[in-house]
Amino acid sequence: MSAPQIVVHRDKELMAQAAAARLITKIVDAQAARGSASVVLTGGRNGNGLLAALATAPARDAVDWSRLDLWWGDERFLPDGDPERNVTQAREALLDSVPLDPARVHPMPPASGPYGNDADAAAEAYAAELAAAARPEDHGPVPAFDVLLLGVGPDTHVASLFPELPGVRETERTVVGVRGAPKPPPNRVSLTLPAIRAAREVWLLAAGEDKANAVALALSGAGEIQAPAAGAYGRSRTLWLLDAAAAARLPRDLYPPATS
Ligand SMILES: O=C1O[C@H](COP(=O)(O)O)[C@@H](O)[C@H](O)[C@H]1O
Repeated sequence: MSAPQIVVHRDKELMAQAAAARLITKIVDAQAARGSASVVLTGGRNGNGLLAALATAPARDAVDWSRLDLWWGDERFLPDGDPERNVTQAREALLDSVPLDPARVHPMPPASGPYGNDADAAAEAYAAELAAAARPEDHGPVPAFDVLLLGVGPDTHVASLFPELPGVRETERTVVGVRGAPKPPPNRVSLTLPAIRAAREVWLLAAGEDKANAVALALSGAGEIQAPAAGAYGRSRTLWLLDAAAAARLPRDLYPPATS
């Protein structure tokens, strides 16, 4: 478990640009060290904001896009191509404009696919895909992702792990089907906290005043069942990337001044 580090930027645009620059460096370093890189994407405003910033970042061509594995932390369990699916939004923001290897892009199954409307079966299939990609040196049932991105909901949810729902209590499975999510759509598929914690680095993104209570709660010692974001950390680094509005209710001694 790595203790959270907090970086506060002036506003959400700067936060997205800085996170995109940081992600480019991380991917380039991982590709240099291990030949390829793996990133877990998140949906939501801040996840898509980061991807859009990456699409226009001057250094984006430093990445070898053909040697990048992309996974998802969660998905809204909707038909393929639905505009509300996280993968649809990621394709629009970035993925359609970079030369990825399609075999290395791993979206979660859609509700129109082989599992029909069965989110549990879709979750099981995604867990099997992750297990097949894990190497012995990963020491577990999912790859040791280089970076796992998470948006933070105003209720402290991360991926599709919502406070008090069964998904956040899962300790064995790596992927679960979610029913009755308080944020639409109710049916979802999500990595669990044990799968999230397999990542080398976990980056949590939050911008806007509607996130201020959630950020303060998660970083003030709340339990992960009540505040799932509190249970999201990486093996070697846990980074909270915030804008000033989202950091507004954090104790001032937790982070240095927002100068950039
Ligand atoms: O529905 C979802 O919401 C969360 C948070 O989204 P935001 O717009 O409040 O930042 C997101 O992280 C998750 O991937 C998505 O499915």
